[in-house]
Amino acid sequence: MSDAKIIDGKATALSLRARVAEQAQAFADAAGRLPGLAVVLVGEDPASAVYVRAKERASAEAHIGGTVHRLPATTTQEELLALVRALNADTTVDGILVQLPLPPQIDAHAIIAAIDPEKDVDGFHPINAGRLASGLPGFVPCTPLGCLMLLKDYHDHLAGLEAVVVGRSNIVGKPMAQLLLAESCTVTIAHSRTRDLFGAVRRSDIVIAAVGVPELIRGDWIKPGATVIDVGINRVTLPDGKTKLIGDVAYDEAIEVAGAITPVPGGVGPMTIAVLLRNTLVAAHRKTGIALDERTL
Ligand SMILES: Nc1nc2c(c(=O)[nH]1)N[C@@H](CN(C=O)c1ccc(C(=O)N[C@@H](CCC(=O)O)C(=O)O)cc1)CN2
Repeated sequence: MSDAKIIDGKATALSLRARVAEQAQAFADAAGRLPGLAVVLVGEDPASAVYVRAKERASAEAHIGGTVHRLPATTTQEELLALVRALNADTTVDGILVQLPLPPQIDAHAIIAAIDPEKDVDGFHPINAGRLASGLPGFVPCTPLGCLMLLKDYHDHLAGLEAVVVGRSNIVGKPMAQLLLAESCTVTIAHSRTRDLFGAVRRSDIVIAAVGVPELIRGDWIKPGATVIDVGINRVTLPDGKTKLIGDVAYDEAIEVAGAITPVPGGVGPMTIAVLLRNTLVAAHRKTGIALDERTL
């Protein structure tokens, strides 16, 4: 029988969404309009379509206005750039999000670089990445900021702890490492070429798994009492043909060793959307100059 705490991302996300809803209503009362989020979906990737619908629903519930722009899979880079430029110029749009992945004919880096950094609620623009690395205010990518919020719910102090981030993507791994460094953790970034992945995980008080390999990290890799945040969302097919979501960590093994662990689903995933709403509200306040105490979110 395990003593590990199961970190309930769904509950934390709901509570953040409620705080955003309250503040978004106050913003609307002051500004005469709702905070505005433009979401752009290109193509028919089924998972992306699900995530965008969830963002649409969550926005409406949190008094965040805006539009979803659904474009065909054949959209050219120039057409998408033209839409991004139009959204940059639209004064009712506070936040812009282009859902990833994009179809192969489109260079995602070029699209992200075209988004106005002050509307970049995904925090992917190189200017926001640079601000994060330099300790300056900007926008922080939603998934890593959500992970940090879950960690802070569980730890009063992160300073001095050993943390490993398994995965080095621009969306999760790199910004996550920067956030942990800013909290004075000792951070290792591990990846597919890391020679002693087991050793890096085994010595860590905090494990962030964001590598996209189902159950790569086994229970006996985890330091007893460590906090495990599993960002992996891998859909696997079971022998009976049904599908199931599993993380990058072997949950049933790790829960026997960890001090706290996020489940998949219901852990990090719901935080991604809640933080997107938070970032949009923050963007609306920064743009209009209407005061907001961001620490209350
Ligand atoms: N422009 C962006 N594209 C993508 C991002 C992003 O932050 N910005 N992140 C991911 C997808 N994503 C949001 O866009 C996302 C992923 C997962 C979840 C979530 O709630 N997952 C649930 C399970 C849902 C399911 O059943 O499939 C969970 O983990 O509990 C929300 C948002 C890539 N693209």
